[in-house]
Amino acid sequence: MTTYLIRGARPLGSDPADILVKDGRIAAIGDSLSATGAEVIEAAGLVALPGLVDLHTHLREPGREDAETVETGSRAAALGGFTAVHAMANTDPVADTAGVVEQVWRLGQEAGLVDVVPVGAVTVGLGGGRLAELGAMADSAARVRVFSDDGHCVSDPALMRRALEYVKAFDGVVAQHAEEPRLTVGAQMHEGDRSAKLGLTGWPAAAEEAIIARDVLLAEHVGARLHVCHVSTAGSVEILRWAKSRGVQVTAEVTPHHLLLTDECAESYDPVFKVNPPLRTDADVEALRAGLADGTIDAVGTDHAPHAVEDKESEWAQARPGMLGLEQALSVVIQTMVEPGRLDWAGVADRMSVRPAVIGRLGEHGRPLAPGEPANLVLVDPSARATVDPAALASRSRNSPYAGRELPGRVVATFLRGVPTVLDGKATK
Ligand SMILES: NC(=O)N[C@@H](CC(=O)O)C(=O)O
Ligand SMILES: [Zn+2]
Ligand SMILES: [Zn+2]
Repeated sequence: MTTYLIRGARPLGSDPADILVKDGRIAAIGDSLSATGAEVIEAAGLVALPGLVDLHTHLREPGREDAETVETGSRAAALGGFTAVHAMANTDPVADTAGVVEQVWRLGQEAGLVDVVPVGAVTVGLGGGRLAELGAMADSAARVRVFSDDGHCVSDPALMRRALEYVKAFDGVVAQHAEEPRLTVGAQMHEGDRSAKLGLTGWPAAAEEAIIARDVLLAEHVGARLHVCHVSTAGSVEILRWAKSRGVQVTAEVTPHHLLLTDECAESYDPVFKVNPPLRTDADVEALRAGLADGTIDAVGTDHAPHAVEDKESEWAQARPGMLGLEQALSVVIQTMVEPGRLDWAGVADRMSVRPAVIGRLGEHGRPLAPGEPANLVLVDPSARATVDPAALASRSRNSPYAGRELPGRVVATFLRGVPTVLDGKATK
C-alpha cells in the first residue's frame, strides 16, 4: 500500500499541518513530517475533513441501471468527497430481503469507491402493508441499521409503531419520508401563492409536519430511534426542536437543494426542479439553515435521485420527482452555510460526516482526524469556484438543479481507508 504525505492541509480549517497516511490509517499529524518513500500531496490552502457520509442516496441498482448504478453513483459520491453512502431501498426489486441488501452491499465493495451501506425497506415491497424481514437484513452481511420506505411514507401509525419497536432490538433506526398521503394526492409543488398562480396542485407543509409530529410522539412512547428524511419546512424544524427538548431520540436531515432553492424555481416549469418534498419558500429555507446551524437538524442528506432523460424531460406533471445531489452537496453547504458564517469547518464535518455516521452506526466513518483513525478523509479547496456542467458529472443521469450555476469549493482528493478514490479532482477508477 502506498504511503501518502499530505503537506500543509488545514484539518477542520485549523492551522496547516502535515498528515501521514499509512496502511489505511492516519499515522501522524504534525509539523514538517517526513516519510521515506511516501507519495507527497501538496495541500497548502486545502481544508481536510473526515470523509463525508450520506444518509440518503438513490443508486437505482438493481432495476434502473440506465439512471444510475452502484458504480456510477459511487464515483459521483467519491468526487463529492463522500466515503460512505446509504443506498435507499426503493430499487426494483425493493431492498426488503437479506438477499437484495447483500447484493447491493457486494456491488459497493466491488466498485470500491465508497462504502455502500444498504438501507432496508420497512414494509414488504414498500407497500405499507406488513413489515419486511428487518431482523434478517440486520443480521445479514450488509448489517443494515437504517430502515426506510423512502419514496413512500409509512403512513399507518400502528405499523410505524411496530417498526420502531422492532428496530430497537438491534439499535436500528427508522428513517421516515414524512408525507401524509391523503394530503398530497396529485401534488406537484409546494402549496402556496405560487402553486395557485401556476395552477399546479399543492403539497402543503402540514402534510410533512403532521407525520413528523405523530412520529416523534411514537418514538417517545416506545423509546426508539427515529430519523426524519429531507426536512423541508419551518414548521418541521419547530417540531423537531420541541421533540429534542423533551429528549425524544429523533434526528433529521436537510438536503442541499432545500438549503438553496425555493418554489420560485417552479415558475420555469422545468421539471428538473420537481422533487419530493417540494422546494419551499424563502422563510422555510431560512429556518432550515438556522436549524442546521444550531443542530436541530443533525445532518445534510443529499437525496441524490438520478432519473433517466425520458422520466425527467417531459411535462412537469408527468416528470418523476427527484434531483441529483452527491457531486455538489459540499459546494452548496459552503455557499449557504460556510460563506455566510453560519457553520465553520468543524461544523461541516459534524453535519456531513460525524453525525450521519453516528446515526447510521458506521464505526469506521465520521471519526476524528487523529493518529490511529481510519484514513477516510477529503481535501477541499474552498477558494475554487466552478460552473456546474451536467454533461461533466460522473452520475449516469443529468438532472442537476445546479446546471449553469457557479458554486464554491472543489474536492481535490478523497481517501477511503488510505486509498485515494479521487486525486487532482479526478476519480482514480
Ligand atoms: N426525492 C424525490 O423526489 N424522489 C426520490 C424519492 C424520495 O426521496 O422520496 C426518488 O427515489 O426519486
Ligand atoms: Zn423521500
Ligand atoms: Zn429519497
